[in-house]
Amino acid sequence: MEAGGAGEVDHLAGERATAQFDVDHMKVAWAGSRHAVDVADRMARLVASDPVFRKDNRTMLPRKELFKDTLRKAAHAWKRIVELRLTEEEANLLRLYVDQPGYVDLHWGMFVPAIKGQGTEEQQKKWLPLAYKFQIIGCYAQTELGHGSNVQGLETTATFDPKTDEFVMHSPTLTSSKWWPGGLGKASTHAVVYARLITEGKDYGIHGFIVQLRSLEDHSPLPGVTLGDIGGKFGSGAYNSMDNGVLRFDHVRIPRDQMLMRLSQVTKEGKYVHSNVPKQLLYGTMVFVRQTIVADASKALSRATCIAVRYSAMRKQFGPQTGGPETQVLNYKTQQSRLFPLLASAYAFRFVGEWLKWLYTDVTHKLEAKDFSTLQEAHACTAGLKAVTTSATADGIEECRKLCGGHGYLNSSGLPELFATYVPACTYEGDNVVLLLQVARILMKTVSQLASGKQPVGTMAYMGNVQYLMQCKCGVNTAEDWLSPAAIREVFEARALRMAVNCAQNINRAPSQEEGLYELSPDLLEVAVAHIQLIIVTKFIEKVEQDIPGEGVKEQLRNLCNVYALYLVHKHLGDFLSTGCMTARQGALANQQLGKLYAQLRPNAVALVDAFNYTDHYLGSVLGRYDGNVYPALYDEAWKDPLNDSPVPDGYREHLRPLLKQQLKLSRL
Ligand SMILES: CCCCCCC/C=C/C(=O)SCCNC(=O)CCNC(=O)[C@H](O)C(C)(C)COP(=O)(O)OP(=O)(O)OC[C@H]1O[C@@H](n2cnc3c(N)ncnc32)[C@H](O)[C@@H]1OP(=O)(O)O
Ligand SMILES: Cc1cc2nc3c(=O)[nH]c(=O)nc-3n(C[C@H](O)[C@H](O)[C@H](O)COP(=O)(O)OP(=O)(O)OC[C@H]3O[C@@H](n4cnc5c(N)ncnc54)[C@H](O)[C@@H]3O)c2cc1C
Repeated sequence: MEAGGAGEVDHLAGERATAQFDVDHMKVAWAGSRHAVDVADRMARLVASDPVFRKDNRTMLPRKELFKDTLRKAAHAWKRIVELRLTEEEANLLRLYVDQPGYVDLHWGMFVPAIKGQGTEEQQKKWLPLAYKFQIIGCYAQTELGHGSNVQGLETTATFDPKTDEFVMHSPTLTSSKWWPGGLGKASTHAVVYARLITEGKDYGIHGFIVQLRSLEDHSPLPGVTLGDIGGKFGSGAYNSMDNGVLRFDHVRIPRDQMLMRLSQVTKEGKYVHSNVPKQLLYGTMVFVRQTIVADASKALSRATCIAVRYSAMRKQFGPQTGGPETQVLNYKTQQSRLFPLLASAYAFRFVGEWLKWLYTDVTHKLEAKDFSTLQEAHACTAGLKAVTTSATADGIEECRKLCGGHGYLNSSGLPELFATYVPACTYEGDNVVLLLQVARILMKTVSQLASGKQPVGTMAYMGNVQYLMQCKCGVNTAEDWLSPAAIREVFEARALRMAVNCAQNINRAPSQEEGLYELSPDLLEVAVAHIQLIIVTKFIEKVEQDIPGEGVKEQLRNLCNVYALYLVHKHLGDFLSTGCMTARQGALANQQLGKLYAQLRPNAVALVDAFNYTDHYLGSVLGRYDGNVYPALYDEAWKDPLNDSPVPDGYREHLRPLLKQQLKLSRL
């Protein structure tokens, strides 16, 4: 699992010896607490030592076998959770380290939260114990073949029949088929289905309903229910372990009390009653999941960077012209300038994810007290952070693959599967462009309210400082000046605000607001990204300002925070220059400082990825092995491929031999 056992050689020991900080304390800073490190460590080892959770052969399994393997792992994980009486925290971690997408993700991640968030107390009392004990398996059936992003455009109907006190669930068109829900295809017995509620002849729009889909006796689809898997997906292994499904209803009846009635109700007589709460609470499950997706982004990017850093430290290419040993590729400045910003981003996303979790909990408490004032903030932050962190992570994993050269393209590097599993995060739970446009619309609304003196709050509070931020000049004179958190924060605030104000002015020049929003949507995306990057940078700075124990830990985090911020300055220099937030010279100084930061990061790189505390099992990469002993592992791994089962391949007799014999005849002519 990790080096250190008798007889093991740590090929990266030299790298670990150069670290200028206490790795053990960095593990605590990364995980959030000593307790979090310990419990994660225990669960990771539990999974790694259990042969049922083996995953090294996963990319070679045909889909049916892969799916069966997923069912087996999920059942075994549940058995272990019950046998060992694991707490909720331990159980969640155990599932994380099993690391195979499957129905349980949607059962715990969306079905249960949907009932908790949108079900009445009575409904929760009825359904949650069944779900908690896996007496039913649930999924989240919202998206349809014809509509995903546009939730209000869904077509499935739930028509109330007062004669029988039932809803009739129906899929009126092909495009109304539910399409994509994870766990729906083969595993789920139940779903929370989103459908148009029709009562007394009126369409009241989208509402959630608990619908049983399969028999609890033999798992066959119930009468009137058509179910199946939607087919193979991108990459080998990867998300193919998930049974994303299709569902059609042919006038399926469910009792009235299976409508999720916390936000609105239908009476026995068929009267529609809406509680005095914002209708957007219907989207609450998505807000919850988007928040968890931000936390997952740091996990995925840290895995990829761990693999790329360790491999880059052991991989050597070329050497000094004077001769001598070849150079570790991690010493190439180009490798550092591509890899270290990703490492810094993994840390940045970890801390912003931690903050977002706090925000979500805070908003939830307020909502329970009927205070809806922070709903917009929760929507903007979860949607925007989900979009920015998942896009950066997906791109980052692919960059890590390239950073590992040819070997990164092998399945045994773990990177192709990690990418293929991760990349749909840019689409599910809200397409990233659609979500960024939501953020931008809120920013435009905020700008338009500035003139009336309304003070923005929360993460938009900086916009209230409009007089100053619209005209302030960056005070950086030397490269070192860029190490000032105040200087960094100010340029990010000025950039975000100026881009938002410019865009709002351009929209106002359009014939109508709607036309302006439509024509300027590419600019709006950039406005939203600038605002969200400001949040990430700010939360990283705030983290570094906290009391952080452990020798050198705070210094390393400060370094990573500066790398993250100055890398963004470098990448988006056009924004900063065109809005007059800094001069070209200041931009060049930022890049100069970035180079110095990379040099400071270099001796700490391997230790910084060790601090993620990942087992070799979880990493699933021969390139990212803790001991750095890559070549024998790569060599051994190749022989495990089924193609190497026999020296002469299947198909030789039919397709190779005749060809070769024919060539022989031709050459004799
Ligand atoms: C742990 C689990 C593992 C992960 C596995 C992943 C499995 C994947 C699951 C899924 O993908 S489930 C399906 C997810 N689907 C989506 O995310 C759909 C995305 N679309 C939407 O969210 C909405 O349709 C929309 C794009 C936000 C548009 O909504 P709508 O048409 O209703 O309204 P607008 O006119 O744009 O907005 C009206 C009003 O509402 C505010 N608002 C919108 N969303 C929210 C929200 N979530 N919370 C709070 N408020 C919201 C919006 O800002 C507008 O406000 P005002 O301007 O009126 O003030
Ligand atoms: C792996 C995976 C798992 C999923 N799991 C579930 C699940 O469990 N349950 C569930 O209900 N759904 C699930 N989904 C569906 C998912 O939520 C949707 O695919 C997602 O919300 C995107 O919607 P769409 O497919 O309709 O994309 P579309 O909206 O059709 O997007 C197509 C293109 O149009 C663009 N576009 C769309 N609208 C606009 C606009 N207003 N302005 C500018 N550009 C726009 C998008 O940016 C994109 O480029 C899953 C999807 C995937 C890939």
